[in-house]
Amino acid sequence: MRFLTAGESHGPQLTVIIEGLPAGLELTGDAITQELFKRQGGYGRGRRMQIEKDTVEIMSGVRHGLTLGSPVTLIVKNDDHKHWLNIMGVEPIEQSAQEEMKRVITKPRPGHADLVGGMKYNHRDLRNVLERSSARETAARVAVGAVCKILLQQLDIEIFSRVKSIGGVRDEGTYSIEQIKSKNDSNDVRVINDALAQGMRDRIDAAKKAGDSLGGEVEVTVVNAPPGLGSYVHFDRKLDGRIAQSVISINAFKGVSFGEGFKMADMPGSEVQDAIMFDEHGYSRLSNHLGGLEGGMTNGMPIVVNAVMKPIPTLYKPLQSVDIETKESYQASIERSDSCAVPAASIVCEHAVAYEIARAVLEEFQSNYMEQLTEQITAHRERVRQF
Ligand SMILES: Cc1cc2nc3c(=O)[nH]c(=O)nc-3n(C[C@H](O)[C@H](O)[C@H](O)COP(=O)(O)O)c2cc1C
Ligand SMILES: C=C(O[C@@H]1CC(C(=O)O)=C[C@@H](OP(=O)(O)O)[C@H]1O)C(=O)O
Repeated sequence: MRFLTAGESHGPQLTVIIEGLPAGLELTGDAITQELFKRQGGYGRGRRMQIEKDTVEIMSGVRHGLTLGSPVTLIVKNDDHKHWLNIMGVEPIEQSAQEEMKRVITKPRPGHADLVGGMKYNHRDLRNVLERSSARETAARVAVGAVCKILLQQLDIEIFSRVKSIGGVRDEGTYSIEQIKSKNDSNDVRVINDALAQGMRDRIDAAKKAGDSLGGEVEVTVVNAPPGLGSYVHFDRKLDGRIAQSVISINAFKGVSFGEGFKMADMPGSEVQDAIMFDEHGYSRLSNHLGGLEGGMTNGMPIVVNAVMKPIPTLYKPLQSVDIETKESYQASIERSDSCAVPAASIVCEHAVAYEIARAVLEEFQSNYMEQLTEQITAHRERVRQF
């Protein structure tokens, strides 16, 4: 399975083509849209998210609600496009917007792709960079991940996420899958501990008031993935490596770890490796410090991925930068931005992981149609149970 996304942040739409899905998977635009709604929200998001109502339309690859085995095309329209018609090279419908948006952007924001993207593609109007470097693209990636989650659900594999920290307010608790599940439809701060939730909202409010922005840490958990997804035999087949690439490629993500993560550096081996046991259900582990991956392969325990998002680069309190035309220093002023997108980004992270798990499943159990896939995975689960 592979996919491509296309679309500018203020262009008419985002487009996704997913190739390699088996035939016979039940798929509706509404089911995908539900996941997009979760990404759109979250405490700390800016005005743009009040304009959009991300809705998925299926344009190919599905008939009578079932995948055909042919490429699936999804689109998400940008409602904000109508305010940006002029700037996107189409006639404006709102004069005020036209005047405002005619401006060529020559002032790069520190921490965004603006300056280096301009240098690289020789764009002197930095809007040509930011239209595509914007995290608007993550809506397309969530649409792909939503399809993957629907496929994985058919195989009894489930994926959840939660926020672990925002701006230094940390939720250090250990939670059951049921507790994490219970917060999964929330699009507020997506933290399990309600007292900490208020602390995080207060922290976001304070940062916003100060013209600043915040990052944080998220956790994704995958339950019931069969052992043996991924492979130890070659670097680009290692599933931990693939998940890390996918997660780090999300806008503003700067770190990824598995299980106990960076804490492992300070722990003795006896407290890190997960002891093996066997009973009537097959093999399992007495602990899950490694987060479900050994040798680049799933080991049957929950996969636990931790990821760190840096603070949003666009600041109301401006940082020093240089105008690329005048070469003079300036203190940037901005029109709008998110001040914290960690809750939204936790949903993106969950869907990036869902894609990598679904891709690994389809590589391991190559199938043209769903029954073939479920038969193969059932037989595999039984074989490894008795191994
Ligand atoms: C869901 C989400 C929303 C974001 N919203 C903004 C935003 O409103 N303003 C902004 O400057 N950056 C925002 N970002 C982050 C930038 O897109 C990102 O920092 C930029 O593309 C540069 O990439 P890098 O930080 O990975 O180097 C957002 C990221 C995510 C995941
Ligand atoms: C549009 C989305 O996020 C955007 C990501 C983003 C950025 O610079 O990454 C900047 C903001 O866009 P705008 O400049 O239009 O206000 C966010 O709203 C979205 O998540 O769907």
